[in-house]
Amino acid sequence: MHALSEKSSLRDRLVAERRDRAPAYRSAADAAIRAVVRDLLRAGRPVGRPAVGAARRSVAGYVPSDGEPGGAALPDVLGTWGDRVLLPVLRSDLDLDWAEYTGPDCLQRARWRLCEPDGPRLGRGAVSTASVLVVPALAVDRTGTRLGRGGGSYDRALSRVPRRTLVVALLYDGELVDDLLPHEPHDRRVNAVVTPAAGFRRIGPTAG
Ligand SMILES: Nc1nc2c(c(=O)[nH]1)N(C=O)[C@@H](CNc1ccc(C(=O)N[C@@H](CCC(=O)O)C(=O)O)cc1)CN2
Ligand SMILES: Nc1ncnc2c1ncn2[C@@H]1O[C@H](COP(=O)(O)OP(=O)(O)OP(=O)(O)O)[C@@H](O)[C@H]1O
Repeated sequence: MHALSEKSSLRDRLVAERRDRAPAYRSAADAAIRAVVRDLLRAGRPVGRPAVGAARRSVAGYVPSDGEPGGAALPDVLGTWGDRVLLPVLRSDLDLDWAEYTGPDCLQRARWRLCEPDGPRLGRGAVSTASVLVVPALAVDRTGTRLGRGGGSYDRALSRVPRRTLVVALLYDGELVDDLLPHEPHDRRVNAVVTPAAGFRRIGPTAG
């Protein structure tokens, strides 16, 4: 099958599977994921020092919606570390701008049931100052290929961060898949995942 239609049928299946997960699984899994993320940031490694050129430690995250792993409290957990949490603001061309998370009150409803911060837009390049990126994904394979919502938003955002930056996708159990996902030249890999059962795992060529 062509990569594009293969991706879209996989996407449909994975979204449906998320929808079918029991509320009790979701809330326990979200709490487990947040605990792993909190410990990862607190330990400081492999997150390391502020990104080169960054005056402050900043982490880029997202606001889970539509049954995405992590739950609504994820930005607050990211805020327990460092000085600045960046959240994506979807542009009309589906590229990502970024704005700072300053607390639950800064979030407003946006397109496609997204929640976005209402503060000043910092520009597409702001993500390059982040020491760690916590990214959404529908699935990831063992090479780090990520399947997202289909806008190519994170492919573009990830092309602006140094390759050594920790890029960690949050997944439910079963979404770190054995079969290789379709990979196109523009697809940018993640180098770690968090799942409720296995916790933090490095993947791809930097694993070990
Ligand atoms: N929580 C969260 N925030 C995020 C993302 C994400 O995956 N999750 N993104 C990751 O890139 C960006 C937003 N991209 C998105 C792309 C598509 C849809 C979406 O719901 N699409 C509809 C179909 C839209 C249409 O009618 O064309 C759908 O999937 O049903 C949502 C977000 C930035 N913010
Ligand atoms: N660097 C880029 N510049 C412009 N368009 C891009 C770029 N990267 C990907 N795209 C476009 O985005 C579309 C969707 O890409 P893809 O299916 O890989 O999205 P995704 O990674 O699943 O979604 P997302 O990152 O938004 O969660 C493709 O049509 C692709 O051409």
